[in-house]
Amino acid sequence: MQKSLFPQNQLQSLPLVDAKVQFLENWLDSTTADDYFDQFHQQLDWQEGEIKIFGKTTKIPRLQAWYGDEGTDYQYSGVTMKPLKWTHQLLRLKEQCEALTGVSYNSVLANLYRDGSDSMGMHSDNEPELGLSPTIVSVSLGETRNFDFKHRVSGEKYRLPLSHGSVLVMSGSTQKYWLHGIAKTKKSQQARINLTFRQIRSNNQK
Ligand SMILES: O=C(O)CCC(=O)C(=O)O
Ligand SMILES: [Fe+2]
Repeated sequence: MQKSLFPQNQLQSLPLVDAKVQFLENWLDSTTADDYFDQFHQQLDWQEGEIKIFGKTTKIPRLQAWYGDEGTDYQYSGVTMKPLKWTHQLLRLKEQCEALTGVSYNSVLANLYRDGSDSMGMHSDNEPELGLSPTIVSVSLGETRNFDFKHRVSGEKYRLPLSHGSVLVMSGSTQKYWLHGIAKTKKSQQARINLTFRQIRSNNQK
């Protein structure tokens, strides 16, 4: 049989200028993805986070949990998140991400979108503790939601549906030139979990 030009077991590059974005749709088989979804849904310490905008505190439209090595505190829209200790399954998934990308991670931000009315506004993961060109691995579980990119200068847009068991890797200058986010939708009623593995630099590495 002829070998496919686009093998479905390898990361594929997306056609975004000024960026390095790679994607693999069925990275986790459906049983593994189902198990991860159930475990994370039940076991992670989901919190209704708050952000401060112009001194005013508002609830964010999703639940979040932050896990990582000691010292990987994360500043996010005026709020400092202290990492919880890795669970067994989060560590296993982290190792799978490290094997896939050849990069190591010391923390993960978990997001739970309870239904289509939960969302994440357009942003870049450009906090100083991530360094200048971070590699961020994003694993999606549960309901498919659209991931939107928007170029900061040209305004160019790109939309990618992130399905159960898929993985997206952003690296190079992606965070410098592109915003990304998850819009609200009336189409999704089911929950989605997203895990973004990151490498946080401690103060003495900055
Ligand atoms: O839910 C997603 O796919 C996006 C998550 C994200 O952008 C973030 O955690 O910074
Ligand atoms: Fe992000």
